[in-house]
Amino acid sequence: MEVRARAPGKIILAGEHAVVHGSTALAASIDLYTYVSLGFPTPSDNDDTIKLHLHLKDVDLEFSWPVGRIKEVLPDLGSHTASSPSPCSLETIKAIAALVEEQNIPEAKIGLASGASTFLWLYTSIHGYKPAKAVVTSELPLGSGLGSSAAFCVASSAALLALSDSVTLDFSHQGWQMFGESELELVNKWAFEGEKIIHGKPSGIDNTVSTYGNTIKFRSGELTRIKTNMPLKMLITNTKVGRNTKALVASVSERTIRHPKAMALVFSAVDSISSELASIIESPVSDDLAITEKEEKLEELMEMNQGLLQCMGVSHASIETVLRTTLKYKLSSKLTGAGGGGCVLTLLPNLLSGTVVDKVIEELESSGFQCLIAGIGGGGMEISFSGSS
Ligand SMILES: Nc1ncnc2c1ncn2[C@@H]1O[C@H](COP(=O)(O)OP(=O)(O)OP(=O)(O)O)[C@@H](O)[C@H]1O
Ligand SMILES: C[C@@](O)(CCO)CC(=O)[O-]
Ligand SMILES: [Mg+2]
Repeated sequence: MEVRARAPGKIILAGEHAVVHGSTALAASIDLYTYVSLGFPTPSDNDDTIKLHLHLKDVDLEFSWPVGRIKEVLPDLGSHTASSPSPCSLETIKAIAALVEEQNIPEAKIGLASGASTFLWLYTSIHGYKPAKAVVTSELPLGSGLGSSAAFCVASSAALLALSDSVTLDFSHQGWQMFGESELELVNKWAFEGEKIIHGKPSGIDNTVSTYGNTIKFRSGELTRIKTNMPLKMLITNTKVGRNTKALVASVSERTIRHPKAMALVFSAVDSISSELASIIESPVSDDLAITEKEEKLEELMEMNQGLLQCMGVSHASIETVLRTTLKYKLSSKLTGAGGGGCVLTLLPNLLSGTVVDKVIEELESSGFQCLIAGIGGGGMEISFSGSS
């Protein structure tokens, strides 16, 4: 039997980085997914059936570990702890990194080593030393602020758990199906442990919004689902400047150690901005005028959040170029995700003409950026068994 899992990426409307330090943040899923297919080969004398294969299709990378080698390097995993996620120890991370290094990843793709390590750890923790084949594809740009690492961890955890004894599922169901509440919680916990390997110190917001979908408010590990009561359209601009969330999160923590009082005030201001933004989105609207008033408040809060992200040191010249360009069209923007490059969000007001949207996209793309408009606040992770789509 083969299972396919998909998990969405996300945008952060307010509160990135500050959320790592206990502030409120607001995030929504987007309709771009990472897919993980997983199957167990039928036993035969073929050498390939005693290996764990991982194929990262879009980036054209294949890994293949003999299960005996995994057992040799990781003798303490493999005790099938599927129902009780626990952190990966530092020694295990080092041992797994060595197994990944043995596969000789080309220098240009070395950033993917942490993704491969995370998969290997999740796999061995949940299924032990069983041979399998996993294929990963993604519609998300990797390392760009749209939560590719979380979507990868959530889709991997979901596919692995779907074929474990820890969840009860309807194998005859055709097409995509959702997990129940307790299974979602288990996926989210495993994905969070996976994110720790990639991010160092994640807040958990990215894996949570990828697991549950919708728009969520998140603070200190607690999620509150938000009911959006206004149309929200965002332009997403990818600066295509590569960056890495782990390093950016660490740089904000270092600044916080250097300037604890000032940074505490910055985080507290972000907390208020996220809470205000959530209550604006949630409050009912009666007409276009009310929507316009709400949009103006959202724009102002996004600009204030961007200012505070600059204070944290996570903006970038490419982000500033996007901000200046959108401002020419009287549109407000902020970075989304970890910053340092990556993606920028621009609010597209409800009454904004299509011509203006086309013009701003044309100008941004002529500067070498890539624009997209994604559906936001849709469903979370889902799975589908082979034979169904
Ligand atoms: N489809 C994938 N296959 C393998 N590894 C992946 C995949 N998607 C993400 N990763 C891993 O996640 C890393 C990127 O994660 P990172 O947290 O830096 O960016 P992001 O999640 O896209 O942005 P943000 O955290 O700001 O939302 C990649 O370098 C890789 O190790
Ligand atoms: C930068 C950050 O706040 C969001 C990354 O999408 C990190 C985190 O919350 O884990
Ligand atoms: Mg990430």
